[in-house]
Amino acid sequence: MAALLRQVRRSLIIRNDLCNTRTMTDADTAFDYVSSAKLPTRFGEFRIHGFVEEDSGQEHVALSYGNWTVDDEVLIRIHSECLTGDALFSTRCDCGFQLEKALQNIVEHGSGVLLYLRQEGRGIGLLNKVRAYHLQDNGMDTVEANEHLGFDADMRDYRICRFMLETLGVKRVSLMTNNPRKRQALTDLGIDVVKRIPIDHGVTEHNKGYLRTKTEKLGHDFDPHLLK
Ligand SMILES: Nc1nc2c(ncn2[C@@H]2O[C@H](COP(=O)(O)OP(=O)(O)OP(=O)(O)O)[C@@H](O)[C@H]2O)c(=O)[nH]1
Repeated sequence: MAALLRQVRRSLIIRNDLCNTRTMTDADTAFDYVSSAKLPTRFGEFRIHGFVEEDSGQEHVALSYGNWTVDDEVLIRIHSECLTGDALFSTRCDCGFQLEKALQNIVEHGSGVLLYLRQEGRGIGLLNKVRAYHLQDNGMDTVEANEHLGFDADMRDYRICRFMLETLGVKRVSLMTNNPRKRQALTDLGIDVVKRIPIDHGVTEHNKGYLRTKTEKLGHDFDPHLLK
């Protein structure tokens, strides 16, 4: 029933906007580009682009700012959804701070793209993240909590990034991240990551432990002086 509803919802979306659709199929997943629109923000006026994974119905968005040609190196951020940090002002993590900083950087630079991937909680989902937070309140770190719940430390899948970037005419990127796995994932997808730009922004007393664990167990590049 849920699958049928997803199918109906998707066909309605596509029918509303036929002229803008574009599809790509990789080995086991098909992606669609649905539509785009203006998105004025506190930082400047972006365009928002909607994408969907056909099988799961999972929706993602990209924000683009300014212009480039296909050979240009484009400033990008790939940001995984964090409802608590991005929308609810949580200081348990650095996500909301990084999101703001990335949008500011793009506007200051004059052009760029933010891919906002709906992979809440490093792919475990919102309520499992709340379960993981509960375990962390009782002494586990972010990796131990995921594993205690039966998940890998990081369950994210970046395959849709290639389709999103191709759709937006981006082949060469400078990537704002502290996470070497993101850089590797993009390289494995055939995207030319010309350079990495650190985004170690938003350290608070509440998230230092979380960031230390990411550095020690997940391999993040973070200036150790900021975490003292
Ligand atoms: N499972 C879990 N997920 C968390 C926790 N805190 C934050 N997250 C999620 O971690 C993800 C962070 O995403 P990003 O900021 O894009 O990625 P990152 O791996 O930190 O890499 P960079 O920020 O690019 O350096 C989001 O999906 C958050 O919801 C936590 O304690 N447990």
